[in-house]
Amino acid sequence: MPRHDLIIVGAGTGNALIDDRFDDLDIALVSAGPFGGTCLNAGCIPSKMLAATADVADSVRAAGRHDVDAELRGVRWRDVRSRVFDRLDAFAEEGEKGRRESGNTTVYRGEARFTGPRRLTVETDDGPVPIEADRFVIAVGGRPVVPPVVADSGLPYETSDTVMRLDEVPGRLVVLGGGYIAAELAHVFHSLGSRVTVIEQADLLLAQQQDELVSRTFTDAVRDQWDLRLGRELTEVSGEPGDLRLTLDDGAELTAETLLVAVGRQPNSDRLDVAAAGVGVDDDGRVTVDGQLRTTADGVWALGDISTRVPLKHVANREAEIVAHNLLHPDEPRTMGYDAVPSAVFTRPQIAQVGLTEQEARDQGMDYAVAVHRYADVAYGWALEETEGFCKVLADRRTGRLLGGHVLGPQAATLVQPLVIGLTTGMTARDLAEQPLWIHPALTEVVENALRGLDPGAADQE
Ligand SMILES: Cc1cc2nc3c(=O)[nH]c(=O)nc-3n(C[C@H](O)[C@H](O)[C@H](O)COP(=O)(O)OP(=O)(O)OC[C@H]3O[C@@H](n4cnc5c(N)ncnc54)[C@H](O)[C@@H]3O)c2cc1C
Ligand SMILES: NC(=O)c1ccc[n+]([C@@H]2O[C@H](COP(=O)([O-])OP(=O)(O)OC[C@H]3O[C@@H](n4cnc5c(N)ncnc54)[C@H](O)[C@@H]3O)[C@@H](O)[C@H]2O)c1
Repeated sequence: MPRHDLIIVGAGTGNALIDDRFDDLDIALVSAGPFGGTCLNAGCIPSKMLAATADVADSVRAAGRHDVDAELRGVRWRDVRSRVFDRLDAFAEEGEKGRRESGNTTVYRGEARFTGPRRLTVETDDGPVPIEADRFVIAVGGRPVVPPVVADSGLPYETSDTVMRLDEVPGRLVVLGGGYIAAELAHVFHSLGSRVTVIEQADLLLAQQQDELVSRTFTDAVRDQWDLRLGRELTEVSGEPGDLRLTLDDGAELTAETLLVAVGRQPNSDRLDVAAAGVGVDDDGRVTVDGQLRTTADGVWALGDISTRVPLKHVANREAEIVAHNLLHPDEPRTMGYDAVPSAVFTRPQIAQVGLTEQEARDQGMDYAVAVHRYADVAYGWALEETEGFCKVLADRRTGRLLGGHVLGPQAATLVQPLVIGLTTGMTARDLAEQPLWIHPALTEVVENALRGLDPGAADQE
C-alpha cells in the first residue's frame, strides 16, 4: 500500500495548503471533483461573475434614473456561460496539471473513504487504491441539502452545483430557500430574464444570517421583482420535467420550468466515513476540531466547510494557513479566531456584514448604541441616485468598541472592510471615525457618518 508523509483529502482549499515549505514531504492530494472545489467550480466565483453580468443588465434598465436613454436588447446567456466557465474550467484543469507536475505530490482522483485510522481507499477510475500516511488533512467540504419532498418526487431539480451551467435561462424559476444562495441566484436569473418565485420558511429573506433591518429592507426591495412566498413550506412536487407543479402548505399551487433547491448545505463527513478513522463529528455532521484545527484523531486536521462554523471561502483560506503552520511548527501552534468574520451577499441591493446583528446584541443583554446612516445622505449617494442603502453600526456603550457593522447598497462588500479592520483591531467606533481621513466625496462617507452618529455613551463620558 502506498505510504505518504501527508494526505490531504479535498482539492478545494486543501490544494491551497501546499506551498514550497512542504517541498521535502511526500504528499498525496485526493479529490473526487475538479480542482478548486466548490468556490471555483460551482460557488463563489461563477456566482459572482454571473452577478456582475446581472448588475450590468440592471444598470442598463435603470439608466433612465441618470437621464441616459438606454435599452436592454437581450442577454446572450450561452455566451455569458462560456465566458464564465471556459475560464474557470481551464483554471481548474491547470491547477490539477500543475499539482501533478510538482515533484513531491501524487494526485489521486476519486471518492475517498477511510477504512481505519490514517488509512483510506480512493475509488479511482482504475479501481480502489488504498493509501496511508502519518498525517492527514480533511478538507472535503459539503454538498447541497435536498429535502425529501423534492428528492422523493422523482422529478428533476437543480442545485447551485448545476443551475449555473444550464443551457437556457429558465422562463419560470422557483427557488426553494431564501438564504445566501437563493438570494444571489434569484438575483442573477431574474436580471437575466427569468420570472422568479422564492419559497422561504421564515417570514423574511436572509433572516437567519442578517441584521433585522437588513433582512427587512432587502425583502422589501425585492418584493416587487420576485414573487415571494414567505413563511411557507413546500408540501408536494408533481407534474413533469419542464412543467413542475409545486404545492405549498397554504394550498397554493405554483408552476415552474425549473426548481432550484437552496435550503442549506451539509458536510461530506458521511461520504468520507470519518468515523472509521476515529474522527468525531458534531450533531450536524461537521468534523469536530479544536482551536488549532486538530480533529479528535491523532495526526488528523480538518479545515473549511467540513468542519467550520462559518462556511465561507475566506474562512477556509485562513484555516488553511493555520493548518499549514501547525503542520510545520507543531511546537508553536497557532489558533484560529472567528471574532470578526465578514460576509457579503452579492445581490441587488448588495449586503455586507461583520460582527453582531442588533438582535444578537439584544439577546446577549448588551448595553449597546446603534446608528444608521443612509446613502441618500452622503454626496456620492446623491451621485448614484441611491434611495434605499444604509450603513448600520453597533458599539458597546461601556467600552466604545465596535460590535457590528451592516451595509446594504452599492459596493457594500467593499464598504464594510473598514468596519472589519475596526472590529478586528478592537478600535473604538470614535477612533475609527476620527483617526483616519475619509476620502470626500467617496461612498465610504456613509460608513464614517454612521460611526460618527453613534451616541458616545458612558465610554466617552469618563
Ligand atoms: C453557490 C455558492 C456561492 C458561494 N459564494 C461564496 C462567496 O461569495 N463567498 C464565500 O466566502 N463563500 C461562498 N461560498 C462558500 C464557499 O464556496 C465554501 O465555503 C468553500 O468553497 C469551502 O471550501 P472547502 O475547501 O472547505 O470545500 P470545497 O471547495 O467544497 O472542496 C471540497 C473538495 O473535496 C472533494 N471531496 C468531497 N468529498 C470527497 C471524498 N469523499 N473524497 C475525495 N474528495 C472529496 C470535492 O471534490 C472538493 O474538491 C459559496 C458557496 C456556494 C455553493
Ligand atoms: N456570498 C456568500 O458569501 C455566499 C453565497 C452563497 C453561499 N454561501 C455559503 O453557503 C452556505 C449555504 O447557503 P444556502 O443559501 O444554501 O443556505 P442558508 O443557510 O444561507 O439559507 C438556507 C435558507 O433556506 C431556508 N430553508 C431551509 N429549509 C427550507 C425549506 N424546507 N423550505 C423553505 N425554506 C427553507 C432557511 O430558512 C434559510 O433561509 C451559506 O451559509 C454560506 O456560508 C455564501
